[in-house]
Amino acid sequence: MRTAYSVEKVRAAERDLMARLPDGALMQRAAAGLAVACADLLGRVYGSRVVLLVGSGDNGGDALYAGARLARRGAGVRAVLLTPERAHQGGLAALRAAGGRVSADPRADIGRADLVVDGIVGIGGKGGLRPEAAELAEAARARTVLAVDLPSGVNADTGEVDGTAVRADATVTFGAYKPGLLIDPAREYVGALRLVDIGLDLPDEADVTALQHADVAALLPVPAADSDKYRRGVVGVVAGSARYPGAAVLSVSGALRGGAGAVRYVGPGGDAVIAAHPETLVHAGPPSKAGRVQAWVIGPGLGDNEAAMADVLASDVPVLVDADGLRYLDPARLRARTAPTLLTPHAGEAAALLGAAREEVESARLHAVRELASRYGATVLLKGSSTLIADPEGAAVRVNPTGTGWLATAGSGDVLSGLAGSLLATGLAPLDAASAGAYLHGLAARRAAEKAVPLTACDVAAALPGTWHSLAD
Ligand SMILES: NC(=O)C1=CN([C@@H]2O[C@H](COP(=O)(O)OP(=O)(O)OC[C@H]3O[C@@H](n4cnc5c(N)ncnc54)[C@H](OP(=O)(O)O)[C@@H]3O)[C@@H](O)[C@H]2O)[C@@H](O)CC1
Ligand SMILES: Nc1ncnc2c1ncn2[C@@H]1O[C@H](COP(=O)(O)OP(=O)(O)O)[C@@H](O)[C@H]1O
Ligand SMILES: [K+]
Repeated sequence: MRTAYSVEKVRAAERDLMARLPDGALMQRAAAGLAVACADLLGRVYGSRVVLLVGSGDNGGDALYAGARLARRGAGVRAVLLTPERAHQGGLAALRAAGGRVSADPRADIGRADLVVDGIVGIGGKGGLRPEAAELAEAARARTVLAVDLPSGVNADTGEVDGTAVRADATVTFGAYKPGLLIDPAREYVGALRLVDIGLDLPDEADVTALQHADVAALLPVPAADSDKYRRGVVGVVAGSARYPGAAVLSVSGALRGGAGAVRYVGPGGDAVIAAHPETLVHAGPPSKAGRVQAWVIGPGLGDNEAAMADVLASDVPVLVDADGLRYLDPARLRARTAPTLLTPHAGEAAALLGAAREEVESARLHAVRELASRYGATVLLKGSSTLIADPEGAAVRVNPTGTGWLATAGSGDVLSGLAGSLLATGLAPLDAASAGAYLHGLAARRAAEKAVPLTACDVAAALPGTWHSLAD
């Protein structure tokens, strides 16, 4: 599991460790890791041109000490000092002693640089970049940029970007991942992310986590030797309408590949579903009369069907609500349920649920997903380029590390709803079903995209069994 910690927790761990170490030891650890990453990016250090963008805090200090190490190995290093009188004195002295210099012509030096090291601001940043810092960030756009701790201008805690920020090709972060580095829009600015261990002792409870292969593999249900289809779990899918029959087929295609032993389809699209997936059990009446299920999925292509929503929410099993189903949600109704509810909105649907604008959700995804989970008393999976999952108890938010832009195709969300609902029916807790579902869905899309693009939602569904198998191996 990859874990990310808020600035407050990183600072606390830093204080504890600093109290036990000689002055400057942590910065030297950081600078050593940074210099190695610079050398990796440069390929050849000797004779290379490196420009350091240096703010007046310790982030600039890291850059200066790393620059000194590169200068000792024969790089031509120039430091652009944002506020010369406040630049890290020890770092500046080390750079000078190693043969590095302060830049007399920042624009020209940046224009010639093989590598720009962004030490403008790190976890001490407040608000958007100030104009002179923003200018440097712009000037470095066309160069190869390595960000120190985080790209200057992105919010380490939230992933929000207020105005101009440095766009890095790579980021070296110290001690712990910061939540913002994993979440869009900031993630777009991070490039290849590397963690340098500086010995921080962090608490067990992270703020954001990302499941990795092994975590997901451990969650995926495996039928026991004496399993039968009912014991594996039955998932009910209430989806599709005369206008959107395809949504029913796509949601069922995900559900059939999510580990449940059987899929019951309820709705007007039974013929289309059976034609595509003859293994489905179909029912045309109300959901409550369809037979026992261990979890419901409701909403994809549903249209106006408030009665079906009321029926499903009245059940005593976990319910995943997606798409059109999200239009009928009442927080009090969800809180009164005896079983958990999982909501899977995209940014537009999340905005409607919050009474906010879509742009507000997209620019502050972490805030939006936490707020939705707490307001609706449900687990919430917020779809998008960095899918986030929050639970109502306020546990660490999960960010999904898989996926590809090719997933932005009509119907791929319908596949995810069936898949995650099926995992719910197998008995996974909502947070796990949602995160394992998003992981498999994103990985399936990546694997399919390696073979052929553009992807369709059907391609994603078809890639799920091979993806599941690759994880379980
Ligand atoms: N954590 C660890 O364990 C370790 C941390 N280490 C390193 O220390 C870094 C933190 O250093 P830090 O605390 O000195 O703050 P830092 O990020 O340099 O920023 C403060 C400076 O930025 C300025 N500034 C603020 N906002 C701004 C804006 N919007 N636009 C422009 N400027 C802005 C602010 O200016 P002021 O407000 O004072 O005028 C001040 O000068 C951390 O990220 C890591 O690199 C490692 O060395 C060792 C282990
Ligand atoms: N830029 C992107 N990068 C990665 N994944 C994306 C991107 N855009 C959308 N997705 C994913 O594609 C799916 C789209 O779902 P959704 O918006 O519900 O579409 P639909 O309603 O057409 O099925 C979600 O899983 C979402 O996370
Ligand atoms: K930085």
